[in-house]
Amino acid sequence: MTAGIHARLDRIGTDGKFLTIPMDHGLTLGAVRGLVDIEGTIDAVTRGGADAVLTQKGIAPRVHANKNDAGYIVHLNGSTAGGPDANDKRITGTVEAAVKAGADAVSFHINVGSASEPEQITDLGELTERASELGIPVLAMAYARGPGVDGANPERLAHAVRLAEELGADVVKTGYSGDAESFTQVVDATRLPVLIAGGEPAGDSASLEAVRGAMDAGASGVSMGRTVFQHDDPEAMTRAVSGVVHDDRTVEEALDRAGLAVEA
Ligand SMILES: CC(=O)[C@@H](O)[C@H](O)C[C@H](N)C(=O)O
Ligand SMILES: O=CC(=O)COP(=O)(O)O
Repeated sequence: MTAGIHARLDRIGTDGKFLTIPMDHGLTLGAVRGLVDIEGTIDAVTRGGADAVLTQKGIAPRVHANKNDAGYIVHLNGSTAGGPDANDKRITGTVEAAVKAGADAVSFHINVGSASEPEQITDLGELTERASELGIPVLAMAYARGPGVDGANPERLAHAVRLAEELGADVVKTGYSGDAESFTQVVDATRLPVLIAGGEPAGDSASLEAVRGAMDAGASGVSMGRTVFQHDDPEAMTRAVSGVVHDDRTVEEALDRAGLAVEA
C-alpha cells in the first residue's frame, strides 16, 4: 500500500474503523427524505461522529462547508431504481474528477451475480489501477445482487468481498448476512476491512444489533445510509452507531448514551 493510500485511509476512518455515511441515493432514488437539505444532514452526521460522508461528484459543492472536517468519498457509478435494470451500475466519473471535487477516496458499486457483472468487474479493475497510480483509496461496494441471488447468503457475500480484494480495492462494503456467526465467513474471505450497509431502515435497535453482530464477526465498521440520514435525529443515530463501531458498546449502551430509546 502506498503512503498516499495509507494517509488517505486515515482521513476516512479512525484507528482502522470506518463510519461512513453514503448519501449518493439522490441518483438512485431521487431527493428522498434526509437528502433535500443535504447540507443540514451532512452537518448533523459529522457532528455525530461520522468519519466520512459519500456523494456523487455533482454534490461536492454542497459537502465541504458542512462536513466539520470529516473525510469525503466520491462515488463513481450508479443507476436509478426505476431504470431498465437497477443492478446495472454505469460509470459516472473518473478518479481525476473525484480528486478535483476534493475527495479523500473513491467508491464503486458492483453487483456480483447481476447481468452486468462482467462490465462491472472490468470497470472496477480499471478504476483500482488508476486510483492506485494517484494514491487514492477505493471503497468497493460489493453486493450479491441479481436474478435469483439471495443478497444475505453468506457464501455469496464472501465471494463478493473476495472479488473486491482480487480486483485491488482497499476497503469493501457488503450486505449483512443476519447473524455474527455466518458473517464471520464473510469477514474471513478477505484481508480487506469489511463494512456493512444499512439497507432499508429497520428500527434503531435492529439496525444497531446488525452493526454489533458484524463487529463481533470481525468487521471494521459501516457504510450506512438511509438508516442514519432518514432518521428523525441523524446526529443522535450517528452517535449511537459510533458507540458500537468506535467504542465497542452494547446496543443498549450505545442507544442510551446517544439519547435514543431502547426498543423492545
Ligand atoms: C438504494 C439501494 O438499494 C442501495 O443499496 C443502493 O444500491 C446503494 C447505493 N448507495 C446506491 O444508491 O446506488
Ligand atoms: O451507498 C450506499 C450504501 O453504502 C448503503 O446505503 P444504505 O442506505 O445503508 O443501504
